[in-house]
Amino acid sequence: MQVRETAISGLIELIPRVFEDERGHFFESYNKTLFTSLGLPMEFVQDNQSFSVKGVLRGLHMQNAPFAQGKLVRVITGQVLDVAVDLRPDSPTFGQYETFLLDAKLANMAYIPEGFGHGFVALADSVFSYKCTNVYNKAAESGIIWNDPDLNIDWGITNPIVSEKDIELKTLREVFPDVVV
Ligand SMILES: Cc1cn([C@H]2C[C@H](O)[C@@H](COP(=O)(O)OP(=O)(O)O[C@H]3O[C@H](C)C(=O)[C@H](O)[C@H]3O)O2)c(=O)[nH]c1=O
Repeated sequence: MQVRETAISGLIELIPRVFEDERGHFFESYNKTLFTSLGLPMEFVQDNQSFSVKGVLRGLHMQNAPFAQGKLVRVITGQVLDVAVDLRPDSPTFGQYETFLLDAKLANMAYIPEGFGHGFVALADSVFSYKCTNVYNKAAESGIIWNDPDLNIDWGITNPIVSEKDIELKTLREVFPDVVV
């Protein structure tokens, strides 16, 4: 397993070793002993899976404390541009984001710590799978509108398919009025 750190503390990409042979391929998508040895001792308590047709954008979502979720995200089929935004008010990188091109053929993953806004756009019909460090709590759900002017995220797409719920998400300044952007 290769680990690629990013400019944002705690936000990393993980590239597993893929074993290929004439039948196809095999890789470990999660191994607690290995993750602990890599400094990733978190406990995952819920697995999620979604299917998105090409052009769908889900996010930016997060859950407020005490239901904040760390997420180990990957694509089972297809390809997505995954976006993680640092929304930890005390973080020196608050408002900064990283993108990850997650591709089923690469089998690459990202670990997104608690306190981050998360979203992705499907670059092909894609099955998205992720492990969470906390359970779903609807009342704790929050998020930022995908095209927030301060975040100015380059999603690589102009007219994504966005849910009615996500269209109503607030801006960064509305959600964090006391944090200097
Ligand atoms: C997240 C979640 C949703 N649901 C139900 C609630 C809705 O009736 C239905 C669809 O939920 P939603 O439209 O919020 O699904 P996504 O837009 O894929 O949300 C996810 O998208 C972004 C990318 C994330 O990182 C979050 O994990 C999550 O917010 O599933 C559940 O029953 N359990 C859950 O954990």
